[in-house]
Amino acid sequence: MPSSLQPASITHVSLGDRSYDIHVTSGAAGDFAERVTRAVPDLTHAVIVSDEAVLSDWAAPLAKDIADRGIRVSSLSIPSGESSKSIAQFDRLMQWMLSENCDRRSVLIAVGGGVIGDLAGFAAASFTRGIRFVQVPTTLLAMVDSSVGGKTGINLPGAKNMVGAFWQPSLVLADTDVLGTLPERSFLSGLAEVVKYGVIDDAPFFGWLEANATKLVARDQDALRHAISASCQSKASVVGADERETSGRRAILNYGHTFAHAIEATAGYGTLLHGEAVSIGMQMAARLAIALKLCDAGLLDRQTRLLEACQLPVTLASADVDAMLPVMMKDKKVAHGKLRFVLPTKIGHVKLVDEVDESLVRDAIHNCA
Ligand SMILES: NC(=O)c1ccc[n+]([C@@H]2O[C@H](COP(=O)([O-])OP(=O)(O)OC[C@H]3O[C@@H](n4cnc5c(N)ncnc54)[C@H](O)[C@@H]3O)[C@@H](O)[C@H]2O)c1
Ligand SMILES: O=C(O)C(=O)C[C@@H](O)[C@H](O)[C@H](O)COP(=O)(O)O
Ligand SMILES: [Zn+2]
Repeated sequence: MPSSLQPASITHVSLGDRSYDIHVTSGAAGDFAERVTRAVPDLTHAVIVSDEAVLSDWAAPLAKDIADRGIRVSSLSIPSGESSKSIAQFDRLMQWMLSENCDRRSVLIAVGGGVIGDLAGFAAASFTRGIRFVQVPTTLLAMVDSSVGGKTGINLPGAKNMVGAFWQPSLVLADTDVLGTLPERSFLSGLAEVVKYGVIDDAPFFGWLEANATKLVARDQDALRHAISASCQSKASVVGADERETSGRRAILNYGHTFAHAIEATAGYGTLLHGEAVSIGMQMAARLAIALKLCDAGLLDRQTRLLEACQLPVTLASADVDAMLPVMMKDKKVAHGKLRFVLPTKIGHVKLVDEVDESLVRDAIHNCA
């Protein structure tokens, strides 16, 4: 049942002519077509690319609402799961868009989690060298992170997100009702990226999360809207300051990810969900920070308690350090052949650190096993 209609909170991502709004609502999914046509007034061809798991509940109703406005709609659903962030699915999507006679004025609408947003966003960035796109995130992770900021792309077997583009959406529509159909494990996985914002950027939000983790796990709508809005505000401000991760500011969003991406690639994509790997990766990063005397053990204690309250994993059952290290060297933050880590100094603050002894990295991984 949809919850009662709430006023939308709108966060603006300020990027000059690539600026856009993020709408965070409850009970407004029936209004998405109207919001899309307001943001993209010259819409004549909507290209809806959805996760097959959200086709009937969320993508098909949106397609109908758009078609009812006399707009041509093409729809394609993609198999669920991380393995769809692949060259094979990208190829299939490009060929299909060509067969649907998409052109430069077509607007792609990605309806799904981070997998669909990243894959379809990269298709939007690539087809005819770039068409407009709208993100309709259907997972918590996508609402708080992947739909915002314009990182799009696909995986190579040995490295996450290795092929892609920075390509900003024209609009992001996140409605908490859509999370009603999301399986528990995927929902909890999204909380890892929410905790990330507290550690890297927003100490008061971290405190709020400590006090409200139980409500979030129970999917309390008010708590969810607050967590999604606060996360999007953090991300919007970081991305507005460093859109393409050139100054180093945007790299803070990669907290825990040097470890997480290596965990995902070595365990096999999809074995651990991205948020689960990020949860463990943040634990490894915090342990590394303690070893480097950048922060005290109290930070790790608070982070561990919060992640556990969010029912996220904080240890890795079988850590293959020898397999992980070469994958970590493919991290996109590697500069001049050297790893760079995002490490916490206190709750709400992180810094970029290079020149880290390999033995300390190994210890940080082992100590989370
Ligand atoms: N671009 C970015 O900035 C960014 C940020 C964070 C993560 N990511 C990427 O996002 C991906 C993870 O995204 P995710 O956690 O959303 O996973 P996902 O897209 O795989 O979705 C998780 C699962 O939930 C299902 N699903 C999605 N929405 C549903 C709904 N409303 N109801 C029922 N089922 C639903 C999907 O079919 C899938 O099985 C990773 O590839 C990660 O690298 C990208
Ligand atoms: O938006 C960003 O910047 C991030 O780093 C957000 C991350 O949560 C996300 O997983 C991102 O896809 C990682 O990017 P990558 O550049 O390390 O592949
Ligand atoms: Zn992430």
